[in-house]
Amino acid sequence: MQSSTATFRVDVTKEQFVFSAAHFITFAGDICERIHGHNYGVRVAVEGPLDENRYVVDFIALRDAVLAETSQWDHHILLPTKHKEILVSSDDKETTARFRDRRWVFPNEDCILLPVINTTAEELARVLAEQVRERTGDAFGNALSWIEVAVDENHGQWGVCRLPW
Ligand SMILES: Nc1nc2c(c(=O)[nH]1)N=C([C@H](O)[C@H](O)COP(=O)(O)OP(=O)(O)OP(=O)(O)O)CN2
Repeated sequence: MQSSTATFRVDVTKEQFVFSAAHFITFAGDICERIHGHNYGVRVAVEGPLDENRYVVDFIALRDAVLAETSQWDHHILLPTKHKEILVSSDDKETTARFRDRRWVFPNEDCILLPVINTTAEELARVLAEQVRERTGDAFGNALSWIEVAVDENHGQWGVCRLPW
């Protein structure tokens, strides 16, 4: 019998969740960072009732869903597609990002284009949360309350996004 006051959550964070990626953001209106990289860390949590196994969800299934997403970003440049001034365009070989009079050109296969305004840790957390929710939706069903993903840019600087399940 499940207590009506108890809530349950699983948290998963693994060494393998680290992915290395390059990015640059704008801040304070018109400052655009130089391209640089981070060894990003990821943590994921989901809350919901216990199932017949007394699991919220299987750790392993959640872990593998996160890894399937983060491994696609490893060793890539993360570019925003919704920024007003970082303009990203691709031809059949190359992707070009422009900010005012600056221009960066990358092979297409090195780029991950993300539907974000700025590639901050918060925005990366949101995209990962959406992707993991989508990837696990069939397996986990619809009884969960929320999913939360946290992305660490630099040893303890976390951006966190919680989405309703
Ligand atoms: N809330 C947020 N604040 C900041 C973010 C963010 O995503 N969310 N991002 C940045 C920049 O990307 C910045 O590059 C952070 O990188 P970091 O290496 O931590 O910055 P430092 O120059 O201080 O790091 P060093 O230790 O000197 O390498 C800023 N804020």
